Amino acid sequence: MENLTLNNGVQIPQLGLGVFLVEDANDLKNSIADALKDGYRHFDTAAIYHNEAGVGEALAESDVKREDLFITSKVWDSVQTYDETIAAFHESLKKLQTDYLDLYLIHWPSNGYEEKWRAMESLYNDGLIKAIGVSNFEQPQMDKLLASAKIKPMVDQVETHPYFQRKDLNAYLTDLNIAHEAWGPLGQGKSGVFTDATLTKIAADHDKSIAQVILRWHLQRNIIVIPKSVHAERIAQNIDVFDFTLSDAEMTAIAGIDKNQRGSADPNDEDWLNKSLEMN
Ligand SMILES: NC(=O)C1=CN([C@@H]2O[C@H](COP(=O)(O)OP(=O)(O)OC[C@H]3O[C@@H](n4cnc5c(N)ncnc54)[C@H](OP(=O)(O)O)[C@@H]3O)[C@@H](O)[C@H]2O)C=CC1
Ligand SMILES: O=C1CO[C@H](CO)[C@@H](O)[C@@H]1O
Repeated sequence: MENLTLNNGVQIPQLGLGVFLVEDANDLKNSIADALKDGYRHFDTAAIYHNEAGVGEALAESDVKREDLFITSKVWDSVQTYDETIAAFHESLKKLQTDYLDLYLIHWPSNGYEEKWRAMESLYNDGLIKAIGVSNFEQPQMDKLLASAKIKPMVDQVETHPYFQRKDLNAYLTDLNIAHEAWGPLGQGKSGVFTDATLTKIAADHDKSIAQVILRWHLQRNIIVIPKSVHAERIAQNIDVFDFTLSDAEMTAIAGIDKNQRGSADPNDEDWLNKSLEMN
C-alpha cells in the first residue's frame, strides 16, 4: 500500500474501501474483514450512510491496531451550527468505537459550511481529528471557505472517474496542495466505463481488469481512491494495483476519453443543497 502525505504531514493510504450503500450488517462485516485481510487499512463512511456502527463493530473485531487504521467520516448537511457539528462528530466517534478520526469531511457545501468549518478546526486543534477536509466542493465554494478558514482543508473528496475526470479542479487543488480524493472512482458501476474501448484495450495489454486500470490511473494522478465492493473477489482485485504501471501514452489515451459526465448531484445546484438539509 502506498501512502500520500497530506498538507499537514498526515499520511493517508492512497487506496481505501468505501461503504456507501453497504447497509446489510453481514455484508459490512464480511467486506471489511475481507478488505483487512487483503491489506486495506483505510475505510470511508459517513453519518448519512447509517452504517458507522457496523463499521465500528467490524473494525473492533479485527486485531489490526487502531493506529494502523485510517478512518474517514463526514458530517451531513442537516447538521448546520457549530454546536450541532461538535455533537454530530462525537456521535460518529461513539458509533465507530474510537476516540479520534483520521479524516472528517464536510459532506456537501450546503448552507452554513463556514460555521461548520470553525467547529472542524476546533476539533482538529483539540487533537480529536488528524486531518480535516471537505467533499463536493467546487472552486467557488473552496475559494469562499478559504477566505475565512484558519486551517486550509487537507482533502476535497469529489466525484471523479474516467468519464468525469475533473482536470481543472485537479489542477486547482494541486496548486493549493489540497489532496484530491475520488468518490465513485469506478463510476459507481453505472457510468459505462466498464465497456469503454480504450480501457478494454489497456486492460487486456496488462492482463488486468478494467477496474484495476481505472484505479491505477487514479493513483498515477496522485488521487486518493475508495472503491466500494461487497464481493470478496472484487475487493481483492481492487487493491491488487500496485504491481503495474500505465505508460505516459496510456495515461494520455485515458485523458482523452473524458465526457464531463457527472453521475450524481451537482454541488452548484441550490435545489439539491436545500433538499439535502432535510435528509437524515
Ligand atoms: N462524498 C460523497 O458525496 C460520496 C462519497 N462516496 C464514497 O465513495 C465510495 C466509492 O463510491 P461508490 O459510489 O461506492 O462507487 P464506486 O465507483 O466505488 O463503484 C462501486 C460499484 O462498482 C462495483 N464494483 C466494485 N469493484 C468492481 C470491480 N472490480 N469490477 C466490477 N465492478 C466493481 C460495485 O459493485 P459490488 O459492490 O456489487 O461489487 C458497485 O456497484 C463510496 O462507497 C463512499 O464511501 C460515494 C458517493 C458520494
Ligand atoms: O456520499 C453520498 C452518498 O449518500 C448521499 C445521499 O444518500 C449522497 O448525497 C452523498 O453524496
